[in-house]
Amino acid sequence: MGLPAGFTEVKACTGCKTIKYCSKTCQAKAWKLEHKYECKVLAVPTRPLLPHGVRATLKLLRRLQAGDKTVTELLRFEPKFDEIQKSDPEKYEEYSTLAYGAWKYADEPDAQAGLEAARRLFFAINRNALSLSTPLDDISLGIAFDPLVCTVNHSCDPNAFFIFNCPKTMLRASRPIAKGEEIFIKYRDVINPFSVRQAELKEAYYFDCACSKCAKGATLREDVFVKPIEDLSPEWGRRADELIKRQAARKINLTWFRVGSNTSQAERRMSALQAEGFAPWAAGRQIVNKWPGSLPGTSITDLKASLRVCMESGMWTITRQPVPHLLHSLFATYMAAGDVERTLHIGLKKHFVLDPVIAPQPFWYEHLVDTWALSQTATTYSHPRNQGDAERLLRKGCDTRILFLGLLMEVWENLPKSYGRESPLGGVVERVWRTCIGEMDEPPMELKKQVRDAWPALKGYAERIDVLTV
Ligand SMILES: C[S@@+](CC[C@H](N)C(=O)[O-])C[C@H]1O[C@@H](n2cnc3c(N)ncnc32)[C@H](O)[C@@H]1O
Repeated sequence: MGLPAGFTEVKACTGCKTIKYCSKTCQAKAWKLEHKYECKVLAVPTRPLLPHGVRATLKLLRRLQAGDKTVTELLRFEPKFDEIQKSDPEKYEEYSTLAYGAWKYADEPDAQAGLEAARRLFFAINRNALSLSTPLDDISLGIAFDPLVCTVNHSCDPNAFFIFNCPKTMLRASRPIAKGEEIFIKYRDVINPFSVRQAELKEAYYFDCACSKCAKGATLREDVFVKPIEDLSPEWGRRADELIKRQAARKINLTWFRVGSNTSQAERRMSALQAEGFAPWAAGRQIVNKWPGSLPGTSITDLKASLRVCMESGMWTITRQPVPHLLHSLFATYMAAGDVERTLHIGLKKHFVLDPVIAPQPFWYEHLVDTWALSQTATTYSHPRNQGDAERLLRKGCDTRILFLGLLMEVWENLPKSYGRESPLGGVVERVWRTCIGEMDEPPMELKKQVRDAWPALKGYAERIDVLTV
């Protein structure tokens, strides 16, 4: 059976059985240039996978040695040795050792691709490269160290976004950008509270974010609770006090999730609740040193337990982190488990209630992928086997047929401003569009009207979903 339109079959190298290529030509080119050096390292089955930065440095050193001018361009990125040594001496030592390892694995090239270049590249990669991950479940695919994209600075209120259209990287505007205006993308989640945004950027990129949003400190929607923190109910106050004791016993570093200055009793209680809410997120990102001892998990039980802390304490709105993160994880986890009805309900809540507030542009890449995933969930109900379930949902006000068609239209219309119709995702969407809608690129007027008329009822249905009982 072939792959869906837009996808390319890849074959693993028979030596290391790890690195995959789209064609014999690419494989032969890579072998000569760089793969013969890493292949023997990767082929040792007992050796853990090389960190992305080591592999990238090894490959770039070999290209540099072969006189590749684009690598010389990458050497202009500042390695900031002093800054890293000062702020994190342990990391500085670790990076120096790994850079040395990459140089050794690259067969100790000399002169311009020597050890100094290995150090410069390794440090610059770790300070500047962007993470590539799958959009829905955030599985790490690797890193991109692209001279154009990696020159773009971060803002927590970005005007552009970065897209990985395997194997191409590209930038897309998320709003009109005036001539001469600086382009900003986001390196990390920008709807986290101020302290989390600052800590995450500092840890990954070594800077204190000074963007226009961070200049306003912890005063925006991202940091506001439903009511003043002093009004936390006595019951949740008691639970927070227990958490404070438990977190102290486990020596958990709460700096990232601190509310205010963490000095008053109300602030300390909210910091403890916030840390508990963020626990699955922290575990997913392996912020291990923030959670020494037993790491919290990312199972459905853990996600729901954290969601309960936020929602039942009555302090979190659905749009304040970590709730959006927990709902996104539940959506992806239910989908991976094949639990269609729960995926549909969490997805509906996200699409109609959450996303319009946190990602107002329907073409924003994360929003678009989730919309597509929800449309695929909705279309499951068109299968004759699921007719009974579809009718039951319809009686409750959820028309899965029109939901699927409306979401498909939304993805189709927004693709050009995002991944593009010619992208791998575009190819998959186009196949479904042609099957369901036909050869025209515009949705028929009649269908548009049907969707417009049905949407308020679907929104109402989504508003009534209680995410804790899904
Ligand atoms: C991917 S690079 C961006 C390109 C960088 N400005 C340069 O020309 O080398 C990431 C680095 O840029 C700086 N940077 C990016 N966004 C920033 C921001 N919002 N505030 C402060 N520094 C930022 C930090 O030094 C960070 O480590």
